[in-house]
Amino acid sequence: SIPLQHGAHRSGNRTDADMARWRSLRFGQFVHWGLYAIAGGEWNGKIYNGAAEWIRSWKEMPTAVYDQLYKQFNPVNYHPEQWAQQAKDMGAGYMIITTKHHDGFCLWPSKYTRYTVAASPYKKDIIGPMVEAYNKKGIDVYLYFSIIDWNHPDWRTSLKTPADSAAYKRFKVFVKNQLTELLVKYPTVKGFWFDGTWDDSWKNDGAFSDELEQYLQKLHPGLIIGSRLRADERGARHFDSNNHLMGDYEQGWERKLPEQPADVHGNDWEGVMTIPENQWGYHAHWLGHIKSSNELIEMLVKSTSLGGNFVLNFGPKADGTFRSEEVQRMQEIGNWMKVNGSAVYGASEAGLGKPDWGYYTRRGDSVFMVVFNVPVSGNLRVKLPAKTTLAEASASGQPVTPELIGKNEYFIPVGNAPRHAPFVILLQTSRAAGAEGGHFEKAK
Ligand SMILES: COc1ccc([C@@H]2N[C@@H](C)[C@@H](O)[C@H]2O)cc1
Repeated sequence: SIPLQHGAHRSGNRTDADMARWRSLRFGQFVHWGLYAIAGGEWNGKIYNGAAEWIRSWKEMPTAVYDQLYKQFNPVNYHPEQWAQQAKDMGAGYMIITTKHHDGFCLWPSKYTRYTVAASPYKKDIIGPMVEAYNKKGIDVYLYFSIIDWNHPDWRTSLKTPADSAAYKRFKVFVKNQLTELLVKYPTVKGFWFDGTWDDSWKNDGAFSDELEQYLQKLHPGLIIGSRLRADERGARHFDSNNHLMGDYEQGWERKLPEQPADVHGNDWEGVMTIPENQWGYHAHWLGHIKSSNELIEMLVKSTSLGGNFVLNFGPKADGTFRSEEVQRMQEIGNWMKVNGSAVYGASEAGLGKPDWGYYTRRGDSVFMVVFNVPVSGNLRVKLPAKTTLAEASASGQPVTPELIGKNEYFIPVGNAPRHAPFVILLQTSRAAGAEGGHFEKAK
């Protein structure tokens, strides 16, 4: 392997309590909120077809105009306790909030730049009350932070001249100051969700990203930081030049999910997903496919079945309210999670492969069959490993009678399970008499 100073410093997953909690929560809420919500994906009667939070880069949007939008930021209908309650009702265990997106506008009154909420008509800190409201509901908070900062005069995408290097040196101090400020002001946050780390300026400075991560960990022990922050000294990102994951979980699954265990190599990972095809910030005109609650529930269960977390994104309007399509999905998903959350919370991959009828998840000896595709036979085929015995099966607490159709192979009748939504069958298993060690190795 290649000797690296700034590659992965750990192989395998973190085993500490903070990471175990992150892993057990399984389901998060992402919130993208900022000046881009004022534009809402349109300007001068034209609709921007890109992602709403990127409208500043649209040729039809004069950057000078965008950079004045802060003078209109005044979310009179922003009620963080209502935001937190609806996230709780959805069943989210953690939330990720954009403290600063690529445009550089800070939702907290940073003392390192004037381009913050303090300069807006709203004046007040947005982040503090949000962290407090979500924590009060028992929801952990993570802070999204964009390294790219289109507003800051010292940001550079690449370093071409000594002046660039001098500016970027100042910029790195600014970044470290803002991150320190966020941890000091909001000490209950559990981690950072970094973005905007693909430009050469950052990619070619693996040493800084490594030192920054270690500095933040020392400042706030237990902090959870994904793989998108760092580059190694050869410019490799997410996985270092020896193909070892950097950071605490693989953070590359954005608007896409792994298909099979081999795609995630046993690493902790998190997928982040939009309800429309590709909008993170508020866009007044959602174009293309809008995912239904059942589609989103399937993505959540699929993620759990592959040992990862699933984070669903919401883009509040400029006034602080959520659009009806988002409120509806929070309620529908929450109703399902209230009944079936046990198949997700604290659960992970079952090691039983991928059945046609849906997904297996598992927590200890409890195996959850989450059914999305009911077979015309009305029988769900289950194959358990040789060393595993099936103690009992139940659906919504009612016993279900499996039919033994072969060695450790069963048909589980679907019976009169509902057809309009996914449902869960619980298999209580135990290790077969005389079997030693784990009894969930891959079913043959
Ligand atoms: C160059 O492609 C992208 C795509 C998405 C992003 C940002 N990551 C998502 C989590 C959103 O914040 C989006 O703006 C940045 C660059």
